[in-house]
Amino acid sequence: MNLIEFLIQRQSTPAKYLIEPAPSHEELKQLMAAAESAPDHGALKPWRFLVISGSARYALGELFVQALLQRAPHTEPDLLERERERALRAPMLVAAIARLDHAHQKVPATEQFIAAAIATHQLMLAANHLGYGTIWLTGSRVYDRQVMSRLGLAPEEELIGLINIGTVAPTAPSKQPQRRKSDVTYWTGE
Ligand SMILES: Cc1cc2nc3c(=O)[nH]c(=O)nc-3n(C[C@H](O)[C@H](O)[C@H](O)COP(=O)(O)O)c2cc1C
Repeated sequence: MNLIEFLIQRQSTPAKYLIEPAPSHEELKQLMAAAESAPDHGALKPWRFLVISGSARYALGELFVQALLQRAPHTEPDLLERERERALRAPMLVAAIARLDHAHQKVPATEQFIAAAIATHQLMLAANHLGYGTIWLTGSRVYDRQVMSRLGLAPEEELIGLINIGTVAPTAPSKQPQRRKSDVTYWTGE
């Protein structure tokens, strides 16, 4: 498959269809190298990644539960269990973190944010190329400052996604999603 076909056929895999094995240490290094070549105004590298796998996911699930209880103290037990389970579906979660310099003289924070998002997607594409399934997930737990703090993020850092990665289960649906066309027109200068 050539690169254009690979990009056109790219699709996310729902986290419940991501199973062991996750990328190896060597493969992770390749994913990080792929992220590093993202276009990056000012070469600020305004991103970093935090890998959560194995038993650390149980601690993450507990963190999700505690954060949800802070946000909504009367949450029903079944919803709390569902929240915990979000950390356990895929064998590996890569927390994508934007490190924004809001006072930068030349590069606006928005551009830094965009660079971080591109780097994250390059990591995902590299994982897909190695044969792994991925999905970018967020939700209120990702935007929760308590979760960010417990994951070790500094105040100027933002969690922009939890990239779920794993081997695609044989039961995963393989149907190509219907895509909406990009809106492209030509400006003629008139
Ligand atoms: C920044 C960002 C955040 C996302 N957050 C979620 C999410 O929390 N839940 C979800 O179901 N999909 C989320 N998505 C969408 C999925 O990652 C995925 O793109 C979507 O299910 C469509 O599948 P596709 O990538 O195969 O087109 C997010 C995508 C992006 C780029």
